[in-house]
Amino acid sequence: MQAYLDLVRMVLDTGSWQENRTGIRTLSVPGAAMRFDLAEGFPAVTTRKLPFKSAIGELVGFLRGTRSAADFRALGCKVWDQNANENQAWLDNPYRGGPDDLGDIYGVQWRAWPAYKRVARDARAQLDDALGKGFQVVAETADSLVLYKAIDQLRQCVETIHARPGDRRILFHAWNPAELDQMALPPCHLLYQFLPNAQRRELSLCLYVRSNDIGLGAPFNLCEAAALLHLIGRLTGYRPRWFSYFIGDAHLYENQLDMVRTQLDRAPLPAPTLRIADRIPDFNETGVFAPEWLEKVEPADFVLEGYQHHPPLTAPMAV
Ligand SMILES: Nc1nc(=O)c2c([nH]1)NC[C@@H]1CN(c3ccc(C(=O)N[C@@H](CCC(=O)O)C(=O)O)cc3)CN21
Ligand SMILES: O=c1ccn([C@H]2C[C@H](O)[C@@H](COP(=O)(O)O)O2)c(=O)[nH]1
Repeated sequence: MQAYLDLVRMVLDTGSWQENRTGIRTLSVPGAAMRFDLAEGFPAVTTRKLPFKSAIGELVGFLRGTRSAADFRALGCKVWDQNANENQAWLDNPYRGGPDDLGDIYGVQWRAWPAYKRVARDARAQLDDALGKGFQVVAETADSLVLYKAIDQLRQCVETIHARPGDRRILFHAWNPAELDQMALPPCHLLYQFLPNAQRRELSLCLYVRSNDIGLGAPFNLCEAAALLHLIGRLTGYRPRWFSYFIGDAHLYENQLDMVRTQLDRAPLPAPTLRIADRIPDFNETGVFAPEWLEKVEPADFVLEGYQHHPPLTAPMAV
């Protein structure tokens, strides 16, 4: 994880102080990137202990379309509690559905992006096409019909990797402008593009993160995206390979500087490896294409092997 330490160093050396909605200042850099070869190991931070179980619990929650901090807690992840229950702007938001509700965050968009079509009553071919794709009529006006369908973007990605690996449109997006006002937090990691290499049976990922808390958020985001790439590789019969990570606003909160400076004083340790439980079918070995594992997978199906790390360190999360 030298790349992570290089990023921390770059933000410390070149960042500028900026104010933001949390009241805790950040040292910020506009635009940064990291690239990992997953054949060389798993991108777990080693200069402190990565809360791996918590991060994987969050990923499994996203895969199930979770919208409640209570459901994340049940999966072993507490990092959503404050965003659900302590942020005044969200507490005052009329779309908040009560304690622990987070609204239509990440997983809701990944697995059930709400899609609407308005079709003229006399556009028979359009109506037939939409109905054939699973849209249902939910409202009618004098001259048109309104149809609705929840799009499972992630499932579509997995199916396309399997069926048409040459496709250059295999991506899912969490930035749904129509629903940003219905979320405890607008998505930070928001665009995931999968790049299969059918000849080499390798699968790569490009991820864009619009705003990244380099102290606390980035280690989670790296771990979860890499684990997702491993899982999708398993289900489709591809080896995870290049993981490119692009950041818009890369920042360190003022109250994290001691933590990251301590990390810079520590030498990074060799990367661990990720093992996914045998019960998740490897398409290469079984020939069974079973995308339903996207929602059936459990946190215990992910194990970090050979993980060497320096002693734990942490810092408060800016709410
Ligand atoms: N300010 C802020 N930073 C974030 O990274 C962040 C948010 N807010 N809000 C929503 C999600 C939740 N994520 C988070 C939130 C907190 C931790 C965190 O506190 N991590 C600690 C301990 C976590 C644990 O033990 O479960 C750490 O030491 O990494 C990590 C990721 C990423 N997100
Ligand atoms: O997965 C995540 C989620 C959140 N963050 C960080 C990035 C920012 O520090 C805050 C979000 O605040 P905004 O004002 O909406 O940018 O949370 C992250 O790094 N990773």
